[in-house]
Amino acid sequence: MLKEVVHRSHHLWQCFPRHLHCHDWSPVNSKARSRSGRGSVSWRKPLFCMASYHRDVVLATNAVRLASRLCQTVQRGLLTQETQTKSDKSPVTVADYGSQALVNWSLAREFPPGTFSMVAEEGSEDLRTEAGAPMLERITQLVNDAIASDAALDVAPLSKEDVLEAIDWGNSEGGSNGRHWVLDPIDGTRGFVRGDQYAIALGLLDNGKVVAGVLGCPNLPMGSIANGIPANSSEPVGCLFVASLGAGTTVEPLDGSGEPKRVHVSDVEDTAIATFCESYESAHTMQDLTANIAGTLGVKAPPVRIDSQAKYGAMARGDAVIYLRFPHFGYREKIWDHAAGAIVITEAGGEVFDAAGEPLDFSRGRWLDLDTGIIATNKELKPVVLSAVQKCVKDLKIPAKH
Ligand SMILES: Nc1ncnc2c1ncn2[C@@H]1O[C@H](COP(=O)(O)O)[C@@H](OP(=O)(O)O)[C@H]1O
Ligand SMILES: [Mg+2]
Ligand SMILES: [Mg+2]
Ligand SMILES: [Mg+2]
Repeated sequence: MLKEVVHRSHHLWQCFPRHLHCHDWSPVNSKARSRSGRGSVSWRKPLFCMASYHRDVVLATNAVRLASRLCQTVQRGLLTQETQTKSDKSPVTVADYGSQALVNWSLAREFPPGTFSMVAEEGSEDLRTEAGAPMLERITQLVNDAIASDAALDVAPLSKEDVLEAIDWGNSEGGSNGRHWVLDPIDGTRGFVRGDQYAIALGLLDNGKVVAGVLGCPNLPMGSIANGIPANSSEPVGCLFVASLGAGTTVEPLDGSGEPKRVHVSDVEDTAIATFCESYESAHTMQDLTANIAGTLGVKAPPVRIDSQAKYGAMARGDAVIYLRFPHFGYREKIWDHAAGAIVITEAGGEVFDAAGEPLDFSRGRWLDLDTGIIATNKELKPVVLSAVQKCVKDLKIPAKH
């Protein structure tokens, strides 16, 4: 399958502008302006190799920033016909497809055929039908607008077929060997449609282990959300979290207006003053169970409920110290919902594990094979949180594996 993806990517790869390759990019956070006055996405320049995944992180950051632009444009004026329902009843919008096309396009041009494997959430099937034609038209326009709005991207517009191809480069099965990118083009689509939180989440697996992750969170304030998302705050909004193995986690403004700063998970050890976060959508997690776990731990504050992997980002900088996720019986987690978020937490000094206390295993393909639930917290609280989780899960009589 990889061979097929690679073969299909070759055509577009050949068209990529050589001036965008690593050696002559604009510096980090530069606000390059072309003579035409167009802004740029602040393409980062890999000045020197700090860690073996530094170049990947730079490419991922640029790709996520470009996709974020498209998402922000769409969220500002989302129309009902731009949202559809997938066969699993979950929503998908023109921005989910457009973001996936842009990230795949952006990354694929930097990797020679044979070295690019992407496990991404969306596929182009529905767009290839007669009913999908208007949506494809709109996605192609959005993708080309995003590319055209960036002064550093001097390329010919993509055709509808190019966009479909780029979306489908995300059909890799992943696995335990070699390098695989993992993309959720919009995580928290329900939040996106509601006008709330969402994230563009891009991770990199190397031999089954997450080695890099970038989270673009366009609606997340740069300041703490420990007491919820502040209404009418003057706080700048839009965060970019970047993590890679051994290099820690940073946060910076998504628009490139500030420098990256190292972040660390909260060092709170007293559960009475701990804050916990969870899904906004009660369909995505058993909020009765999580309330029970929080009560058992003696947590006093109400949960911070927000959509998407923005939760992992917020936790990585200490806004909350516990994340509890317990999908209803029968739901299978997918790797793109957690890969980038997990390394953002672990590189900030935290831990992500299941109800058996085991770290998440991203090496099994598109699905996460785990014991009940996903939990994140700091190292100090892990034993007590795990014990409360196990007690409450047992009381609930959830089958051990689902
Ligand atoms: N019944 C369910 N239980 C748990 N998670 C679900 C779910 N249905 C959908 N999801 C996942 O929950 C993700 C959003 O998580 P959160 O609740 O933290 O915002 C969705 O990502 P997408 O929005 O990318 O489809 C989807 O993959
Ligand atoms: Mg989805
Ligand atoms: Mg998701
Ligand atoms: Mg998604």
